Amino acid sequence: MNAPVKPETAKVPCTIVTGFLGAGKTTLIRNLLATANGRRLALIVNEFGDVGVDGDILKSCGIESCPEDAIVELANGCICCTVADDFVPALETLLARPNAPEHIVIETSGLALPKPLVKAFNWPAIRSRVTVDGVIAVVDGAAVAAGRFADDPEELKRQAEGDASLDHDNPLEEVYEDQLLCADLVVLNKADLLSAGEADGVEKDIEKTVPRAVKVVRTSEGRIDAAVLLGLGAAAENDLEARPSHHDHEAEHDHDDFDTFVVDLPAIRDADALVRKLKAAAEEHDILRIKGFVAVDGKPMRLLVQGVGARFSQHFDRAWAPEETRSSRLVIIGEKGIDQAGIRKTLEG
Ligand SMILES: Nc1nc2c(ncn2[C@@H]2O[C@H](COP(=O)(O)OP(=O)(O)OP(=O)(O)O)[C@@H](O)[C@H]2O)c(=O)[nH]1
Repeated sequence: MNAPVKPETAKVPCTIVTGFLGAGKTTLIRNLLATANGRRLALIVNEFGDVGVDGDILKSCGIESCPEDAIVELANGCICCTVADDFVPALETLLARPNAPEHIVIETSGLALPKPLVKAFNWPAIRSRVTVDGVIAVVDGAAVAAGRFADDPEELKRQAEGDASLDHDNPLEEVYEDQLLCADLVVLNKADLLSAGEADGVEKDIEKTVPRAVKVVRTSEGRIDAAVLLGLGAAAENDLEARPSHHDHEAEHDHDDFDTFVVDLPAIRDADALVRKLKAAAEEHDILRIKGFVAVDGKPMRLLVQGVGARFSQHFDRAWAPEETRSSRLVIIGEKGIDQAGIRKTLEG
């Protein structure tokens, strides 16, 4: 008689949350934490620049089943390019925690390509211990409806006329499409900013981009229950061929199409005046994303300021800790060549 087969130790499921800059990934994850029903979660949060805003927002959630020390921030580069140095060690650290997580959620930077990250799950060091439960792509419905990711018709026309020097793709569109093409579930977010007809149009756009059948769920403020988001059972690392990418034929890719920089400001007197200035700068310089914490004179709380394109929101998220320096720090992301000096001048003036 054969000896009974020892059951393989169950792999820890990991959910990758992708989506372009400002689509609503952090908002969705906050909701997910709130509806996880005590399931022990851990988070890996990656940001493109070297200033972590999202990790800080999530740490301030104070959810018991996802304590602060189960949140790892990878803020020194894009997760898809720093797999060996950052991602695999971060995953190993989380798996080694005394109270090992039951599920790991990974928020990628808005500029990250998810496919290299899914591929990383085949690395020998982690392959037997973790699996990609699913890739969730969060879509900024308002940005898609406004044609943010559409090809520039003028440029397409010039390409068609055979000017080889213009033979490149629209970088925004490439990143957006790569994220959709890798998804097991698409969350069409910011439905509050769309009419029903516009939302239908965005959904058609998504279906056109993704050749295989992928479920699209509409929502606002990322309000989707953890029970829907977790447990997709996709094992995406075994299914890479079904997830085409614009970068499939490149040995390496880079993020040279985008610039990220930080603007430091002193404490401000008037938050509304600052937001007016930010809005003006975002419109004038076609800024893709602004986010950061701001110190306001006389206020014990820090102000979280967020801008996606020219749409801004702000709220006081928590009190400044006694050991923190009360200062204002904003991360700004735009396409390559964005006028950093001009933006600084507008904001500092
Ligand atoms: N109107 C509206 N705003 C939203 C919605 N979801 C998120 N936002 C806002 O959009 C901004 C960006 O949301 P985040 O959750 O930080 O987006 P993100 O994808 O994590 O951003 P990055 O990590 O910088 O790429 C914030 O100001 C949110 O409050 C929504 O459904 N409707």
